[in-house]
Amino acid sequence: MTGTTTAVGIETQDACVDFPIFDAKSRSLKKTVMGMVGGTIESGSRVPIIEALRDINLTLEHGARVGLVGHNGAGKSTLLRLLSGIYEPTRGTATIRGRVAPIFDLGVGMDPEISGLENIVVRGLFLGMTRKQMESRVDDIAEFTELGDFLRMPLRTYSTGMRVRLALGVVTSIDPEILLLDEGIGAVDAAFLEKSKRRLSALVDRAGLLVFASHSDEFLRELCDTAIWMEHGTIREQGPLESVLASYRDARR
Ligand SMILES: Nc1ncnc2c1ncn2[C@@H]1O[C@H](COP(=O)(O)OP(=O)(O)OP(=O)(O)O)[C@@H](O)[C@H]1O
Repeated sequence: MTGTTTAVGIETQDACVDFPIFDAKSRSLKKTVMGMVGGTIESGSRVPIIEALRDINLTLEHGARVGLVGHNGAGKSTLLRLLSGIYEPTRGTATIRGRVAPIFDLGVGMDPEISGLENIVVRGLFLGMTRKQMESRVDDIAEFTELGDFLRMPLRTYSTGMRVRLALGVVTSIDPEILLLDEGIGAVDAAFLEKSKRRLSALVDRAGLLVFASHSDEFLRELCDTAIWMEHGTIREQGPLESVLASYRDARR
């Protein structure tokens, strides 16, 4: 659904996401197993099922700036995929109103055989922009990346850091209604990261709704004002960013 007549927003009711694992050795898993990390593994049935999300009830309105925190495997990435419509809930419902820009993997949608300049346009199309919009932004993005003549070379000739620069340039130039961000901006040098943060903040200001999964308090404080703490596939706490961060850090001490 797109949000031309209704306000941007996301609502889930008792939403669950299960992953049945057909090739797992289930004999030794007699009952529900819960480790320190990961979701819950339910092995009562013939095929073990990872319960990645359970009974998620969320209402996110226009203007929400939500950080997602939680241990490895808590369900943050799965929740972002549910909120973007990539995953359908196994049970329950998820209603998404608005144009979603899911930014989970900076490299997705890039073609190694075409140039950096061409990739700028192609990646923008993937993120819901029009060719015209992207063509009018190419110069600004090119300047931001500082890649110079390399922009005319095929992407396969780029280092990892150069690819991240290009991807960040594109991603921070779009106008999303719903921005879903998974952290993963490691490979660039510190000075470029500083420069990216400013563009990232401006991007978030333009977005109608932001959900941002991150293990970095610093990044969360920069972009979010509320937070959701995920634990073993459920919402443990939701509220103002600082109080959720404090509860989460306390529990991990
Ligand atoms: N495609 C998949 N197939 C099977 N299990 C999956 C799949 N994706 C995620 N899971 C499982 O779902 C649970 C939640 O994973 P998810 O990636 O959402 O966690 P996360 O909170 O994003 O973790 P991290 O901080 O480590 O990135 C984990 O137990 C994981 O093993």
